[in-house]
Amino acid sequence: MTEPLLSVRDLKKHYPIRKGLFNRKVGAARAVDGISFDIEEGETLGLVGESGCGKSTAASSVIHLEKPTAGEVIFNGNGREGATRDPDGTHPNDVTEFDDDEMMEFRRGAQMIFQDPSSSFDPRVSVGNAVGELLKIHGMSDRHRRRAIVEDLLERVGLSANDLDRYPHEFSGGQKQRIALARALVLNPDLIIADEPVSALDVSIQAEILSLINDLQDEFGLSLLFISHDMSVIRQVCDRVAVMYLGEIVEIGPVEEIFTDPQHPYTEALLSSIPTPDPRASVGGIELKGTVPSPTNPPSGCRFHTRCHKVIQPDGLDIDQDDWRGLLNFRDKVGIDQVDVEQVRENIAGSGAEPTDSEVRAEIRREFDISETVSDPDLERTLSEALDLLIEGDSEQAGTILSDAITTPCAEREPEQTVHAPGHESACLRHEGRAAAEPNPADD
Ligand SMILES: Nc1ncnc2c1ncn2[C@@H]1O[C@H](COP(=O)(O)OP(=O)(O)OP(=O)(O)O)[C@@H](O)[C@H]1O
Repeated sequence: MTEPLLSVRDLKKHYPIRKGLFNRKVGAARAVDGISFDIEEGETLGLVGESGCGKSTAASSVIHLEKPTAGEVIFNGNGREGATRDPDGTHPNDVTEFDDDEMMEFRRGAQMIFQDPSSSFDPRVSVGNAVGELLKIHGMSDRHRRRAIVEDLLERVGLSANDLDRYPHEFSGGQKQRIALARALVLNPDLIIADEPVSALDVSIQAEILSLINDLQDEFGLSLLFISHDMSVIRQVCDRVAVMYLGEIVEIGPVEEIFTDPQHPYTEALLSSIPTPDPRASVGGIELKGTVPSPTNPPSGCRFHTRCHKVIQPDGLDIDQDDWRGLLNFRDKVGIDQVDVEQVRENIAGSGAEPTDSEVRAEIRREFDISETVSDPDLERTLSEALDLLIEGDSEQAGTILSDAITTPCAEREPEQTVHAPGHESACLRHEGRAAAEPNPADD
């Protein structure tokens, strides 16, 4: 087996949070919190997740635009193939330890494309110079040779050699992204990191650029890390996909398998949000409520448990899953004093007479998607008691009895990675008992 072009191991990027007169560190935003993946030669790995889950931070840490807090980025391109770990455990191809010369060389072999093609170019620099300047920086002094290379590249990305002397404002967004591709390719890199390269473009143009990326990848034998929040875009260009949630990879595997047999509830939810669901996909209609929690204070246990539709019920409990999700949401909102009984009362009153307490109770259940009666008598009693306390104005006591009675194993333990098929892993407690992930040979 040949080694991967890129091996990322336990990569972390934490941003310090500072406060006060002395700018003391009071915490950290764990934007990327221990991610690992490989990209083989010629392969495209997608990195997908909602806004704020850490995709861009992961990209900029891999390509060393930002120094990672911890972890390894082993790049076996640029003719550095075949290197093995030193006796002290470090790896000579670990980008995070590169000196200036090695970093310069790495910047030749790994290029990045950004979301907004308009801000990628200096309006005063001609397209030819924008694409050719990297050749100059990397030592090609022959102007005619540079020009020939740039002309050839412009044609390969679907523009004309004559575009060389034009300026960025003369091009549309899609054309600018073509120029950005030409610029990324000019040093003949082994790896391209594309951060949402089509999300700023019209849908009609997106398909053209995606197909161009596919063609160029074959032509140049490139490996790609392709970042997107859009599962349907991922499907068009990626061989494998890593699903990211709140700084962690929760599922990774071959694209087709992830689409037809997703194992992590977060992946299911992302897939079900695709506007035209694939008929072969096994899920649909899961609404991802709320936003990604803050990476400054991520939820305990499985980070997705605060939004998960499959959040586990404790041993011995077997109620309707929607009721269970609703009860957890209710407990959390009461816990932060965000169930406003007066507001509920006003909302109902808006449609007629002063509501009764039982109408208020019913409305709160409805708001949290909890049935009129929860099928477990003990939980039903706790819920009724909590609703009574809320109506009496004692939200603190309501919060206490709810948090004593309603707990999920998902908040208590971090899930391990489990293997579902070769190369397909996910981290969800529901899969416990299945095979744990094998150690990766790249770690040796
Ligand atoms: N310099 C910074 N200081 C503190 N927190 C940061 C910094 N940069 C990013 N973050 C936080 O890290 C988290 C991840 O951000 P990131 O931009 O990587 O996410 P993303 O998935 O790429 O989102 P988007 O698609 O919106 O760009 C966010 O919560 C963000 O607020």
